[in-house]
Amino acid sequence: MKPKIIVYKKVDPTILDFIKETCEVIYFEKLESQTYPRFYQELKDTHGILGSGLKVDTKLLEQAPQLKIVSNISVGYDNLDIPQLTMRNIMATNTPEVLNDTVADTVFGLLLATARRMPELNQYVKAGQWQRQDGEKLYGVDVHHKVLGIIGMGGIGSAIAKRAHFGFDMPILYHNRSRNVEVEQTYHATYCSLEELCQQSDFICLMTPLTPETKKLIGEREFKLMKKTAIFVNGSRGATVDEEALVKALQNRDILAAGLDVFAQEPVRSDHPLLSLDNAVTLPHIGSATYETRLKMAKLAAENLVLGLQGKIPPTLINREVKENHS
Ligand SMILES: NC(=O)C1=CN([C@@H]2O[C@H](COP(=O)(O)OP(=O)(O)OC[C@H]3O[C@@H](n4cnc5c(N)ncnc54)[C@H](O)[C@@H]3O)[C@@H](O)[C@H]2O)C=CC1
Ligand SMILES: O=C(O)C(=O)CO
Repeated sequence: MKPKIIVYKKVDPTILDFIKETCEVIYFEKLESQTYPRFYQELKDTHGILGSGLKVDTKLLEQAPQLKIVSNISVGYDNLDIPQLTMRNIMATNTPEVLNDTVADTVFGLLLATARRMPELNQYVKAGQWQRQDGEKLYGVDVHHKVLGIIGMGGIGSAIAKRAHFGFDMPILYHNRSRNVEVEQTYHATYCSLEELCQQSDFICLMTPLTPETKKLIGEREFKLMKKTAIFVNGSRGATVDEEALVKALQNRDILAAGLDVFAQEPVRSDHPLLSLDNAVTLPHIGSATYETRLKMAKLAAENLVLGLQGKIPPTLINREVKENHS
């Protein structure tokens, strides 16, 4: 009998066909209030789930006694309770690497858009305000040759460093859990403490995963350490930043501006104070959101799921402690 799996996010039909070769598939294009009751009903005898963003915690796992694999279509897995999954011998997988360049492009785009005030000036032109040469009123700040500080020098952080070094002649500082010799050699990045990075960088990109250690990693103290001219860009998870402190720092002009792809609560509330600030550029968590990359992520997630259910080791298994005897 084929194992039963739930896909709870819209994926390309080719991905569904691939999974259907070896699994019985229950498909929800998205989970919402009308679909949750059936989702929980189906979960009871489901062996695998594939999607992104769903909180997989004890409460959910208690409803899924047959579960063998949770395949996330994302690299970040802060939505998964890994210790609980491991304790229950359930594999967890994610989609690293295939999105590095796309997310780095988004982060770099955000950095440029913020420094050169592109969203604001786009509105200015479209509103018919470009009547004469407004000179200094339209000025931004240079990105090239400025010091870039990267917090979290993993797959995406390294792809950002590559763009900064080869494309923009930027000296790079980085802070990470451990030294990354490759980026030091290839992109001339210099390792430093978080404090030094905040004090010395013109642009600061946050690219760590969200973990208990990185929750509110950047708060009042760090914003106060930054230069008044600093631009802060968050491409990781909203909760890695103390948003209240960020609002204050932007309002008090302790830093110049911020570019944000992520928020502590998503979708962000329309009355969130960050949205009313002219020195914050905001995006709706689109770091990896291109057709090509989302397809690659879904393919990798599907391979993880299928191989895991065949008793093999999924290529990007997170909790390697879980034994692969799930055939
Ligand atoms: N905005 C978006 O659409 C996207 C956001 N992300 C976020 O970016 C995160 C990073 O992704 P990758 O680069 O692929 O992960 P990665 O695992 O390759 O790199 C993360 C780096 O952060 C470092 N790190 C972890 N804890 C740290 C700490 N306390 N202090 C300093 N450094 C620390 C690690 O040592 C590692 O080098 C994901 O976990 C996810 O939350 C990822 C993809 C898209
Ligand atoms: O992969 C992730 O972690 C995302 O945030 C979306 O690509």
